[in-house]
Amino acid sequence: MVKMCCLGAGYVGGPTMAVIALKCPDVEVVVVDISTARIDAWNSETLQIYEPGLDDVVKQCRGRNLLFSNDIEKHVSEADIVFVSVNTPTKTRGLGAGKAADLTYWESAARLIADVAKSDKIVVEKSTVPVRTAEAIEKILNHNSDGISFQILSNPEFLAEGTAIQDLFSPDRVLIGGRETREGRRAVEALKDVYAHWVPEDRILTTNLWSAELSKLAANAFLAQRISSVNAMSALCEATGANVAEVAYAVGKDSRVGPKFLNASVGFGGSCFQKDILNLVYICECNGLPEVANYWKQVIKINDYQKSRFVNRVVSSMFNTVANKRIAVLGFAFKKDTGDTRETPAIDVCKGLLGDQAKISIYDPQVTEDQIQRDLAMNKFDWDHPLHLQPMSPTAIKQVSVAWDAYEAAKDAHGICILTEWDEFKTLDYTRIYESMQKPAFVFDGRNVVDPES
Ligand SMILES: NC(=O)c1ccc[n+]([C@@H]2O[C@H](COP(=O)([O-])OP(=O)(O)OC[C@H]3O[C@@H](n4cnc5c(N)ncnc54)[C@H](O)[C@@H]3O)[C@@H](O)[C@H]2O)c1
Ligand SMILES: O=c1ccn([C@@H]2O[C@H](COP(=O)(O)OP(=O)(O)O[C@H]3O[C@H](CO)[C@@H](O)[C@H](O)[C@H]3O)[C@@H](O)[C@H]2O)c(=O)[nH]1
Repeated sequence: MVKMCCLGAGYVGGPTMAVIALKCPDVEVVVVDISTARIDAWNSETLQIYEPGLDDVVKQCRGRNLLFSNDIEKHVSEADIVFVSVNTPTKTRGLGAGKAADLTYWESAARLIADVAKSDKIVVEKSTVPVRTAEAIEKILNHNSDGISFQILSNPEFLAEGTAIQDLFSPDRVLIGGRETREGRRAVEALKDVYAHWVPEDRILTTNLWSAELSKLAANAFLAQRISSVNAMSALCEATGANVAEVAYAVGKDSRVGPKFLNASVGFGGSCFQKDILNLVYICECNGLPEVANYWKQVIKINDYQKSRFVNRVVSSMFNTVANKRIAVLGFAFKKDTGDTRETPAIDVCKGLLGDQAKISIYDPQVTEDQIQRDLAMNKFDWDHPLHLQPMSPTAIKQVSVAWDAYEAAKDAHGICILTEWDEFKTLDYTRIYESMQKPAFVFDGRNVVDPES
């Protein structure tokens, strides 16, 4: 029986390995983590990650051929294939601070693998890493082990949160990059065989290592670029009376452009887009390509502009002051169908409103009060570290309260900001909400979920 171990039981490691276990009953899958709390949560009845369909997949295989464990050394040492899906945060100090990927966690994972390995292994990069990381990993592994052969593969993950299970069940493509040697090709085939249990062969792409590593950064840059393009257009629409939804629809009807990822919004969030583009920008700079770096940097600048433009619009519409006014924030997660708040635009919007002395009352169906308070107090990029290494919970910001539902959040508010496109916000009783608000009452829809006419 093939044995697999995954270092990192997060948003990627947990769901990905659970789906592999489900689709490959002949493979033993163990997911390990340095955070005991994370492993406990995976072994409990209530998973820490809210992801439609995940619960069901985990319950079908946990205890059968899927195990969550803190015994990292044992399971890494026994595995034939080791996936590494650990944090790759943006560096906050030293060389490349604010842009480059911090590979501390990856490096310590590689050193651990080298230390405990007693047999040959395939090591799979699942985390998103800078191009040519595999070269560094190879050196660490080969210089720290005795006579053991390691094959490094790049197998970036393309799942999106909220649709992770669907994306894993039927991916647009699975990408596997490996060394162009006999052993490298054999390792690629071994991983291909795993995915071939459920992914059609023409969707499994194999490339060289550097193409696979770079394709992940490129894919996210292209996706985020579409959002910044439509968001830039939204500013022009607001200035000219055009409707951005109509413009996006008309543009997307061109089959060369396509309709997806053209929803104007308060800005993109999530743990990947900003981090990966900053990483790409840094790699371009290091390779002497400032023009290319500046091109991609602009995608982030427009995203920051969109978030601050939203705050300015709220304040200027409300007679240039929101001081002591109650503003209801509907939605805090970075998108619907997830409780994840990493880099959510809601953080910047709330901070902007707090800067203008607003009182904020927040409702999100999946985000806890503790998480919201932590997010509003945390420094940029600090969220991307293992839980037990993150700063301690700060004292709560007293101008921020968290409500149980949208109606409670909106009661006595002067304005409402819709920051996540949760389906339930489309069908709220806005007449009831209007009646409970201060007048004049304002709605700022950062996700185009309400019908402004009605
Ligand atoms: N979240 C996504 O949707 C997504 C999608 C594709 C790729 N990625 C990439 O995948 C990687 C992981 O992302 P994530 O969202 O799962 O992060 P996460 O923070 O949810 O999970 C990472 C886990 O790794 C653990 N960890 C850190 N160092 C470790 C070590 N040395 N040994 C064992 N465990 C260790 C942490 O405790 C944490 O639980 C990142 O590189 C990210 O950019 C994320
Ligand atoms: O038309 C759109 C589409 C998305 N968004 C926003 O963009 C952000 C990212 O959304 P999405 O890409 O759906 O979610 P992620 O989970 O961040 O997934 C992205 O990042 C992952 C991590 O690298 C990749 O694996 C996925 O392929 C890639 O879609 C969210 O804030 C969305 O609200 C928009 O504003 N407009």
